[in-house]
Amino acid sequence: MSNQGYDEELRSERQYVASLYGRLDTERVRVSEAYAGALRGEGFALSDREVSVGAKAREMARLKVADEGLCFGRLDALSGERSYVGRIGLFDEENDYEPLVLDWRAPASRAFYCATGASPEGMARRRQFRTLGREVLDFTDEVFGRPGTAGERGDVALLAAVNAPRGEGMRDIVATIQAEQDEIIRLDHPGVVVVEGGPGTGKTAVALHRVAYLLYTKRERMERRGVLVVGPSSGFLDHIGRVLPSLGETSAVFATPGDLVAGLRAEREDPPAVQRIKGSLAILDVLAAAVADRQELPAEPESIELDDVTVPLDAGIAAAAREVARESGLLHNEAKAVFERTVIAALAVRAVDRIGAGWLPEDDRHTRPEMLEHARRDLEASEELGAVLDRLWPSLTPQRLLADLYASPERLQAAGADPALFREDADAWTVSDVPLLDEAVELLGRDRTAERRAEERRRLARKEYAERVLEIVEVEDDHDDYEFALRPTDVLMAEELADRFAERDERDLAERAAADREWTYGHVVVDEAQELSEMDWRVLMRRCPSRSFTVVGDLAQRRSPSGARSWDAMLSRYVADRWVYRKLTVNYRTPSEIMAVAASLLASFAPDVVPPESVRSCGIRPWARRLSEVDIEDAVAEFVREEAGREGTSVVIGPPGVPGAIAPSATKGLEYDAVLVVEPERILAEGPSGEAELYVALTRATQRLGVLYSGVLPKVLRGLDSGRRTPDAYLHCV
Ligand SMILES: Nc1ncnc2c1ncn2[C@@H]1O[C@H](COP(=O)(O)OP(=O)(O)OP(=O)(O)O)[C@@H](O)[C@H]1O
Repeated sequence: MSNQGYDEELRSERQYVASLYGRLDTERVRVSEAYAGALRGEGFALSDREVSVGAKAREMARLKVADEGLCFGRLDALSGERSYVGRIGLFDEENDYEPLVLDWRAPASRAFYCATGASPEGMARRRQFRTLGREVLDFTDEVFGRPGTAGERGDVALLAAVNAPRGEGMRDIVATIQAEQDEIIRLDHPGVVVVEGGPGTGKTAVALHRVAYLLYTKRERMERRGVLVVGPSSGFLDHIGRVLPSLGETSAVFATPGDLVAGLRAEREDPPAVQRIKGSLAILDVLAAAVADRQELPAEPESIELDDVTVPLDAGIAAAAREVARESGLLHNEAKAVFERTVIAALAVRAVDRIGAGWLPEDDRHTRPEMLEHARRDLEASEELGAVLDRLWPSLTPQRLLADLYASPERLQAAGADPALFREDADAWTVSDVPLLDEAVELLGRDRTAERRAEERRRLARKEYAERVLEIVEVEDDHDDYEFALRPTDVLMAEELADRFAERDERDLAERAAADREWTYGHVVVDEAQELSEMDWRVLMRRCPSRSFTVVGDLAQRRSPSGARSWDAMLSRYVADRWVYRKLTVNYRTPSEIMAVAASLLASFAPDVVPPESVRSCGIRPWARRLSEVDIEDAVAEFVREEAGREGTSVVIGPPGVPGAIAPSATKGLEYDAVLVVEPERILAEGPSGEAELYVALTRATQRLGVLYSGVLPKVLRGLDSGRRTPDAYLHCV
């Protein structure tokens, strides 16, 4: 295309995109008016009004996400048809609802991401816009079907996106999703999809866009049940937290494996050996035995004093009652009533036998039943007996079961548990206790106390609901671009609506799901899934009986001793062979200069794993410097100072004891423009997963990597530039 031709095209594209924003603005005014009208109840029967308000509020949110980057490209079919692709779909109401711009998730948008020279999918051209705010800055074209265009996409927009300095949190990638990623995002598989790929291959990004896609295509089911996204740490969840809202989706609940039991937030970690024990399915036998061990027999007969007689509760009576209770098939807490009833019945017989000894015939049909009934009532009322029964068959919460077990070497031994599970602060819960607590609910039965607490939380939530409605109204009022302001009468309506919603349990999805242990999700995303233990998987499978999962991870980055060694070993128990596996191979984060260093480390501990190929190089060699320990401290401070003056993000990663450094595990799934790794040989020496930890640390950088060490540089890092670092070394990639 000549320069003049390009300029004319650019002008026309700018006009078109400007007209789309015009359409968007009109639409927003229309919807906001309809929203206010629905709040006032215009044109609706009262019963339909809240449905309408909800729908309008959702539509307003949908239109809001397209404030910037509404349209990012155009697709020209061989047939001559043109489609614009963007963040949301808009239609021309005056022209038979012709699409003006297609939602990126619509089937017709697929070719925008997938067409290549080799497989053009009936397309002649893909045009990608570079935009700033509402403006199209320029565009690039890929023309299919010409000689020499059959290779990979020459993607200027992609390179601009991956080169851009990182800000706070992850961004969505709708404008530049790559073909191998798109295939996974749209994969129509109802069961478990495992996505594996090296660091930076976009696993997290793909999983989140798949959620947005599923919410678009299966909206009803997904919105009602919600989607659970499980990630390794709260820092990671903060990092990814904005992606779905930027795509207009809010029906996701985010949790770490330590948050999966309601009312608990476990962050501590057990020592590796203990993690391994608690993560293995063999712990199920220990838990079952620990529960059985709480169904005790009296060592000595307990004397129960009634008004007329004293009866002994001995091991024989307790054993027979225990048998009956166990055979009832009920869970421990529910079977307690059976145990108690059976003991009381036996003691009543014993009491009547004693009182009637010598004068009451065994076959008496009149006095004996009356006396039995009398004795039963006395026994039921006996506090002394109640205390004994509570000791023999206590009502247990999961927390009490586990804390009592951990605190007692005797109980551990009786349950066949490893003595390593003993701990002094028995109820200082760790992340690996969470699946055990969850499992304990299955063994003990429902915990009525937690249910009562949840009901109280619900009541408070209802109370706050009306206030929240008012807040929303105020926020919308602040919006100066559009006429969202509501009149006082609308506010009154909003309050009335709040009351009505309260009756129908309108807590937001996250709250409802968190308060209800039996909540099941429409879909579950598991990130850094290689870290999850066999026991973690049991919890997640319970949360999603439909087994609709997107599981993303990288076995080579596994750090947890109880994590996955193979996907099949973790999954086949639940879904047999009905899970599919996809691989991502291109690294969008780490430039090739840094990836080369990480790849030589990878080859040393996982020689069979092919490292991902970087999508770009940046011309800056990662470096290493040897310094004394004292000088390292100064160099770290200097790094922090220098980076603070640059655009983008940075981090210092090191073993415990390095001032200002965080552990590699805390950076899992995260990324920074500049990374300084300190004392890598000590990271390597940190336990059996040292290599994976260092691999994670080296692959966090999007631009610059430096290494400081005081002892020996690990052999695998010898390729690093050891020359004096020049200021140029800190330039951005270009
Ligand atoms: N198609 C794309 N267009 C633009 N950026 C992309 C694309 N795919 C991935 N990225 C970017 O690459 C970076 C790495 O992505 P992501 O964190 O999803 O990788 P990952 O495979 O989960 O990495 P890790 O295993 O190290 O956690 C992110 O900044 C992401 O936005």
